[in-house]
Amino acid sequence: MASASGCGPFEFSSKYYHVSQNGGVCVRQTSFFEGKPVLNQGVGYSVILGFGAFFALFTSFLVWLEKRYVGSRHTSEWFNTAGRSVKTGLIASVIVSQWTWAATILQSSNVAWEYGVSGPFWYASGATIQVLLFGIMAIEIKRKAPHAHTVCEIVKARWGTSAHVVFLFFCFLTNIIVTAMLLLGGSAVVNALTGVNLYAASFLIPLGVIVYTLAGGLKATFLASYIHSVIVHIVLVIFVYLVYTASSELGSPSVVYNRLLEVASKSRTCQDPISHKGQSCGPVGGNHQGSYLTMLSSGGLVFGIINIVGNFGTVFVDNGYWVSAIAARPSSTHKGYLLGGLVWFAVPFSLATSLGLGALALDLPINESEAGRGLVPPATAVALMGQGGSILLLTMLFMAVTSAGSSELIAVSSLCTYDIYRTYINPHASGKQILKVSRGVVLGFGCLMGLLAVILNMAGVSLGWMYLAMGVLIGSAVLPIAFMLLWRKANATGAILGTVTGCVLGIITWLSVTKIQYGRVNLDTTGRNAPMLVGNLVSILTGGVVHAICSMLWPQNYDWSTTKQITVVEKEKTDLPAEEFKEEKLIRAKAWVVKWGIGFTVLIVILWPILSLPAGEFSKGYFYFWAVIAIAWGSVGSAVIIVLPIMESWETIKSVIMGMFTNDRLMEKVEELNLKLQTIIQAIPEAERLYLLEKGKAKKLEETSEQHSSSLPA
Ligand SMILES: NC(N)=O
Repeated sequence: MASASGCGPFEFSSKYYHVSQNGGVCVRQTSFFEGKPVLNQGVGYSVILGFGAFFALFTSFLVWLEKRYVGSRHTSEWFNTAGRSVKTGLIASVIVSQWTWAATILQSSNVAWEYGVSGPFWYASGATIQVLLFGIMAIEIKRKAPHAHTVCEIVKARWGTSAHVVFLFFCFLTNIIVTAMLLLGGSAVVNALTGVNLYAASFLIPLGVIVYTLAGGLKATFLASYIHSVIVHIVLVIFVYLVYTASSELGSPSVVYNRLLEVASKSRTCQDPISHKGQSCGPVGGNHQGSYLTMLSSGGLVFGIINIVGNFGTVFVDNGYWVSAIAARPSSTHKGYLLGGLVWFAVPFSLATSLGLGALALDLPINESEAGRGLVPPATAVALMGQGGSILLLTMLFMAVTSAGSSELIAVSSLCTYDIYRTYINPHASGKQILKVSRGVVLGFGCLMGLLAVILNMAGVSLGWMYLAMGVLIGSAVLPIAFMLLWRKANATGAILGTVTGCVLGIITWLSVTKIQYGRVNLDTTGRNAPMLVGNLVSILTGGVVHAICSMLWPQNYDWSTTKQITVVEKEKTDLPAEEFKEEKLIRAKAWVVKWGIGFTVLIVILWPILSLPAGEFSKGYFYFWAVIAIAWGSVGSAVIIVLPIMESWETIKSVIMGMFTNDRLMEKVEELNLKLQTIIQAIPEAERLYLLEKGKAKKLEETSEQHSSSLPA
């Protein structure tokens, strides 16, 4: 297998090997990046600051346009709930961008590099089902707490102050963990690719996000999220097609397949210096026949279980997903979550099946520490496209980090504003005061984000470690939070006891198993699969079991009357028809999302893996089929998430464009008139009822005349 250049096992990767000067032996590079950035620091700063400034300006401009030409009033309710009327496509795109973390791009490829084809699959399926199932919670919020602003407001209304304090702690912890992971991944990649100082990157990445979130609140983050989603999906499609169709180094599933067989070959020599400990070389431990091309992978499966538990925590206990559900119009909520989940699946699955497997197929000398920091996809992007690849990956990652980061900012801001300020400090706070506090927290937490990343980087915590540990820390709160909206009998004592004991027991088991198995407890040993698996499972199961037992012994028999009484701060005008809020309609929506949410969950975490087990080590045809699914899912998902929000908002876009070309004085008059009418309508509830009645009649008349004219012969 010696290459023509005389060094390295394969011709295609000989550039990563050299002949040593002293002993004349073949030596593999000890790492891919070797501490040398691919781009210069100027590019790094331009991406961070340039994109940051651009999005801050552009998003603030879009929000201004909406205010100016669509007539949105920028109240505290608008800042924190986006008017509760966002449609399916935008909600789906928001979910996709909110759920696309640095880890989604980086860690998914890391597990592809570790376990082969099963890694991306378990990453994607193990983190999609939570979003699909959260659709059920989303519709329950509309039915049982229609005026809530945060998940903790619902906790307090149902279970009182002690539970409120406990869940506030877990929600904040979730936001801190997610934010930390965003910045750990973001700063590591910016540093590796451009040489920008790790700590400077940690502080500078959140800057632009703070500005546009401050300016426009939730709606600004939604608009920015859409643009970020579009960019992430365009880059995703480029990488997927590059690996499987266009690249001169790989370029087809058949080449990738052959290379994956070669690099894992049993006859390959993997001793120092031809390869080093922690680099990919030869058969994979725990995989069927040591192959990368199999779903029979114990490491992949263990990762999958940890992934499922941890991601239940970061969806159900992250106030950001509750805020998005609250912002959605009732008829869009469930569909938005289902569509968002299905489209998101492609991000880790298609991307890591391309860039993660690509790293193996190119035999890149990535080491364990680089992989743990999330540097597998940048390495492949650089190997395939040079500087262009690194710029594309940097852009994609920056989009992911900033849009998920802005959602975390809003999540923390609404918790501080409604659950601390309005609940315990100033219960009669006016809209203006709420708005001021919301903005203050966005600024404060935005600055803290950077500090947090610096501390974690100094402590040596990696993205991969944090990703596996998150379920141990927050998993115990998942089932109690779900029971809160789904189970009448669920009581407060059980919720508190389950959540706290689950977390404590989870941590104790995690550290004990580490000590027993490896003899010492440090960042390396605690980050291994076995202790993480046990800790994650103990945490989530204890939380649920303790809560369930307490609730069966002392049922609360709750009717959701107090959660329905949560009040808004400022009454918003709404264009939504009363039909949207009807109980029968919401119950039908719930039945729909239960059916499809559970159906897809069974399909992607049970049926799909079971059906792929008999394949053993994939044949070339089977791998072809697998790659085609990855390409198709990535392409269709991208098309949907780019086009649907535009189609749905076409009327608004049209009125903004019309407005921009209409006389400014006229617009001012119309605005003034609009304000007067709104004031009258708010003062006389009867007027609003009559207005909606007239509007309904006019709409019906319009529909009838349209039907009439379309039935006329041309
Ligand atoms: N959002 C995740 N788990 O990538």
